[in-house]
Amino acid sequence: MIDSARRAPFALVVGSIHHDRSLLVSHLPRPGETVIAQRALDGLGGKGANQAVAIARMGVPCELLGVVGDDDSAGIVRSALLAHGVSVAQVGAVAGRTTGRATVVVEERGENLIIVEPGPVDRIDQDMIDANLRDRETPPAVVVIQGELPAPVLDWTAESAEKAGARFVLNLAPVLPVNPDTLCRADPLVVNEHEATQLIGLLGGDPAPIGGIEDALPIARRLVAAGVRSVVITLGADGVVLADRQGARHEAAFPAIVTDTTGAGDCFTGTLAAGLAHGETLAEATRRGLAAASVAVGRTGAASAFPTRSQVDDVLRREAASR
Ligand SMILES: Nc1ncnc2c1ncn2[C@@H]1O[C@H](COP(=O)(O)OP(=O)(O)OP(=O)(O)O)[C@@H](O)[C@H]1O
Repeated sequence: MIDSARRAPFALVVGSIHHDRSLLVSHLPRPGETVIAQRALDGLGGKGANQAVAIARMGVPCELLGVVGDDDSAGIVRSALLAHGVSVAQVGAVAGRTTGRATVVVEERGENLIIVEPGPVDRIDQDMIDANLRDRETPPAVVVIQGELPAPVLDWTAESAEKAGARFVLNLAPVLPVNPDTLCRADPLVVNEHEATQLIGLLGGDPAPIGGIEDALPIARRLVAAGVRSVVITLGADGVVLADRQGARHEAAFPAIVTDTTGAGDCFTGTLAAGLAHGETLAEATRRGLAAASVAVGRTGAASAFPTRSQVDDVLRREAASR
C-alpha cells in the first residue's frame, strides 16, 4: 500500500476542461419537445477541471493536466482555473481546435441532462503523462482521472501513477472499456449507481439497475473481488457505499436542501482525493467528500458551488456535535 501521508500533499488531476453553458428549465425536454430556458449561465466545467477545483478548495496544491483549443473559451477557462487556485502550467493549447464544451440542462427540481463536446482530448499522449509522473523529481501524492478522456489515457495514467508511487483515484464517469489492470490499480474506483451497473455488465455480470443501498453493497464487494483495491459507489441523497478487502458498508449523505446537483459527484471525488493527499484514511476522506457534496448541492453551479476546507470542517464539527 502506498503511504500518501509521507508525501507532500500535492495532487495531479488528468482530465477534461470545458467551457459550460448551463440552461435552467422548468422541466427536462422529452424527445421532440422544445423548452424555453429561464436562465443561461456560462462557466468552467469538465470533470477534470471541477475535481481540480474541489481539491484546491481543500488547500491541497493541485495541477491540472489537460488540453484546450486556441479559441476565446481557452482563455476563459484558464483564467477561471487560476482564480480557483489550480495550476494550469500543464494545460496544453491545441492550434486550430475548439475548447471542450458541455451543454448542461438543469430543471427546477435539481435533475440535469448533460451533452459534452470533448474538445482536443485526442491530443493527450503518453509522453505528456510520463513527463508529469515518471520523469518528475517529486511525484504527486494522488493522481486523479475521469472517463471524459480516451480509454488509453486512463491506462497510461494508471500505469505511470503506480510506477511513480502515487495513489490512483479513478472516477470512471462515464464508463469506458479500460484495461482490467487500470481498474485493479484504482484506490478507490469512484462510480455512481448507473456507472456501477454498466461496469458490472462490462465485467460479464448481470447489469440489473441498482435500486439503492442494498443493491450497491454486493456490487461493491463484487468489484473488490474482481481485484479493485477499493470502491466507492455514490448514491445521490442516499450517500455512498464503500468497500475494500476489509468489507463493504454504507455511509449516509449529510442533510442538504437541494438547489442544483450539477457537479455533486465531482465535488465528492475531488474532496475525497484531497483528503487522501492529506493522509486521511479512505473512510475519513469519504466523510469529508460527503460533507463537501452536501454543501455543493445546496448552491447553484458546479465548481463555483464547491466549499472551502474550513466550510467542510464546520459541517463535520456540527455533525459530530449532533451525534
Ligand atoms: N440530495 C442530496 N442530499 C445530500 N447529498 C447529496 C444529495 N445528492 C447528492 N449528494 C451528494 O453528492 C454525492 C454524489 O452524488 P451522485 O451520486 O448523484 O453523483 P453523480 O451522479 O456523479 O452526480 P453528478 O453527475 O450530478 O455530479 C452523493 O454521494 C452525496 O454525497
